[in-house]
Amino acid sequence: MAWTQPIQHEPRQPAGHGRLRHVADRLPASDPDRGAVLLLGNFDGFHRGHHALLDAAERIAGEDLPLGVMSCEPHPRSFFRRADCPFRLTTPTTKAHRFAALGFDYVFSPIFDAAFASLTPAEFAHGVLKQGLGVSHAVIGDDFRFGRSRAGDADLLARLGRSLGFGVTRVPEISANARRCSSSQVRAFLRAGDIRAANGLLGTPWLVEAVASGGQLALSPTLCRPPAGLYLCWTGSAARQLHLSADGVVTADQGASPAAGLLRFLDRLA
Ligand SMILES: Cc1cc2nc3c(=O)[nH]c(=O)nc-3n(C[C@H](O)[C@H](O)[C@H](O)COP(=O)(O)O)c2cc1C
Ligand SMILES: Nc1ncnc2c1ncn2[C@@H]1O[C@H](COP(=O)(O)OP(=O)(O)OP(=O)(O)O)[C@@H](O)[C@H]1O
Repeated sequence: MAWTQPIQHEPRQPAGHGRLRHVADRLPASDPDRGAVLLLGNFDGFHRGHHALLDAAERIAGEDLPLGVMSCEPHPRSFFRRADCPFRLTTPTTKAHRFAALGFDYVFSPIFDAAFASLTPAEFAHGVLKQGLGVSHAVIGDDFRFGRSRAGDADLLARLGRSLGFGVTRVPEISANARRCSSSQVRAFLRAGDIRAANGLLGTPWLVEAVASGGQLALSPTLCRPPAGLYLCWTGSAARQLHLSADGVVTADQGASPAAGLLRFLDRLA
């Protein structure tokens, strides 16, 4: 598959509906979003592998069941301090933007803290998925791990689902050019300045938040950072050539700098 092949994915709801509910903890007993089909994982960026889970979930949900996606905050990688440089593909704002555009009804965004990380697989399945959210179905990749010390795997979730009364669908690995699609791979392409390859995995140009910082415009500080250089970016109204410095400052090649807000990285020019 070519990196640049676009994703043929129609959002489930008409464009513009796009309202996304944020669920931090649990859904009340008679809430209409109980009974949802829920995608489990972190979903930083929403790449081709994640799209395969969404496709499966949409087939299960049909027209009737709500669709949810889990995405912890902070990202578990921050909690475990596994990253030594900014790594995120999405800020909470761009993540919500993307989930809404994809047609999710809610994002389940628990605070990933010591208490949450220490839940056993059974506690997570019973207390969070069954009692807290009342899911009818969970959709995961084959390599999904969950619970304290990553003790739970896809087989265990399927067994827990059978005993608790919810379905579990496992999606086989999606790869591109013989490599597993992953958020880590998208980060590696971005850090190498290969915007096209990153966008090919994402299926859409990388959407970033640019913020005002010390009188300048800069990439949001938690975001993964491409190398200093000249980039072609979509500012919402036009494609512009923008310089990115090593510390994330964005300046226009010509004319005024774009306003703070959302930018899409289209290509690296130099
Ligand atoms: C309830 C729950 C508890 C978890 N506890 C841990 C944990 O103790 N240690 C861990 O490494 N991952 C844990 N995870 C998995 C993380 O959410 C995360 O997916 C995983 O650490 C992936 O990290 P990576 O992006 O660095 O590969 C847990 C997940 C869930 C849903
Ligand atoms: N290439 C893939 N094929 C099938 N399932 C996938 C793929 N990538 C991720 N998944 C599944 O999508 C869900 C979300 O995964 P996760 O957020 O850990 O993404 P990731 O790309 O593996 O991230 P990271 O590289 O940061 O570990 C999990 O259930 C995971 O198993």
